[in-house]
Amino acid sequence: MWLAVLIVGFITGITVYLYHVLQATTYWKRRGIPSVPSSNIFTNQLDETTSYDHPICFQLHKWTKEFGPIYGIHSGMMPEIVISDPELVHELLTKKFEDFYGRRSSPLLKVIQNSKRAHLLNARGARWKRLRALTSPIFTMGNLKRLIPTVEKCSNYTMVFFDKAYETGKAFNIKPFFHEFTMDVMCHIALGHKETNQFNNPRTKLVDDVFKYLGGTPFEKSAFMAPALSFIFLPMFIIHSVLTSNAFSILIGQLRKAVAERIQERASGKTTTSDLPDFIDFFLDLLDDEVTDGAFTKTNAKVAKKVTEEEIVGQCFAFMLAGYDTTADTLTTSSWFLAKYPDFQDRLYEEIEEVCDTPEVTYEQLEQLKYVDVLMKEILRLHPIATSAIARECMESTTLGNIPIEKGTNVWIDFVTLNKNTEIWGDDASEFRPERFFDVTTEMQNAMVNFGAGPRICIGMKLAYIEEKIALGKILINPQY
Ligand code: HEM
Repeated sequence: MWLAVLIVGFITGITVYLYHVLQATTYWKRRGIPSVPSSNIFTNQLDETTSYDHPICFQLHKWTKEFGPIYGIHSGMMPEIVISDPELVHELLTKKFEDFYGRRSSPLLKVIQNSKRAHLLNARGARWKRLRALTSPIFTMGNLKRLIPTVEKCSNYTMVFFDKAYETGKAFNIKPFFHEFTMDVMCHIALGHKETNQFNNPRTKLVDDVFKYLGGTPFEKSAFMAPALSFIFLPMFIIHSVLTSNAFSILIGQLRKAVAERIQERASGKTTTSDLPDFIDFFLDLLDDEVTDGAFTKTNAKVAKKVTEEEIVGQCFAFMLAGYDTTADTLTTSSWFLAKYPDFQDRLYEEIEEVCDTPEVTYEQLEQLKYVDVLMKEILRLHPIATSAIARECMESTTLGNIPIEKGTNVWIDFVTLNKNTEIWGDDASEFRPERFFDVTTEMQNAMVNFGAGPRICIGMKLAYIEEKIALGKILINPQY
């Protein structure tokens, strides 16, 4: 009897699952929207959207060329739509923020983002609004000014390693140097490290490993393939994380320890007033045991200026991930372009020589470095990064242009197509010409979303510019090279 019930239950379960898989896979077809065909109805385009080795931005561009400016894909059973039209992008990120305020995430992490450890990258609604409101003051002009000597100190150390590599007379890969630099900066300003330990900083590899781990675990992939079963995959994911002591749980453990130690130090009065406050200090001033968020009210909602210990850990985690590889990557690509375009490099050099005429660089001087500014914009235009950070989830059924978008649908922006649109950027859209940013049209302004746009725009953008200007400035004015 029980065996019969089990068999019937099993067959029913499989039939229901297969029905849903077929429904999901034909989702776009049934809506008359072109979609990328798939050879596997269970995974569909999941391998492409979760690949660590092949950035999704190039794949989206390839698909756009084949399927047109608006098309659907399926990450497992999740329907996702891809857009590259500037008007739609503006609608998505800014005009209809209230319908698209959630960052796209795996069905598994969606469960975590409602947990105590939600952070700025994955939080949504009222919690995101509170965390954002608490974090924004860290990046005010006054605070950024205070960070400049630290960034300069870290970049001076990087120069020592550059010198050593240069003296060997052999070609070397510049990327690890920038990785060490940006990680050093984050460790100083977020976690309060006093000493620099570039090329001996275990966090650099650890955070790299977190990137490789997240998104690609079998549990996350399974959750994409059967979102309704995420509640089963989540405990498996957590147990696996703890048992295998992978990079993710190690990093969280380290950050938790750092925050707890700081709380103790403060309680015992060990911190001195001469210590430069870091991000942990900043959040600890707002520490509370419990914080309850109300509903996500749209505008003018007051937020509680409070944060829990676990949220501080989450915030540090978000900064480690978001503030490291992004800036290092941009610095690496900038260096490659400077080597390829010596005339532009000369202009940059002249500007730096003229403006930075004091032993220590100031915020005001950095503001005047317009050529580094346009260089960074052009690099991100030609080589966009953080494509998945900008993708959104539809939180309330709505439209984009005249296309109905149902609640739960993810929306990707195809950066490469948007950034090479000749109607916006001109006939030379595929060429390196940073000077185009000296004369920005409204269309260009609306299409420049490499740091995101609207209320969720990258919170570390100004810091990234500071790091880039200081690091490139140091390299260029070094008479050795
Ligand atoms: C070249 C460097 C960088 C690039 C290209 C970049 C790009 C981005 C993008 C595209 C987003 C998503 C924006 C959106 O959803 O509209 C984002 C968000 C974010 N970035 Fe950056 N980023 C960079 C550097 C940094 C740095 C240095 C930090 C930290 C110090 C940082 C912290 C964050 C955080 C916390 C978010 C989430 C903001 C939120 O959801 O409210 N980023 N970034």
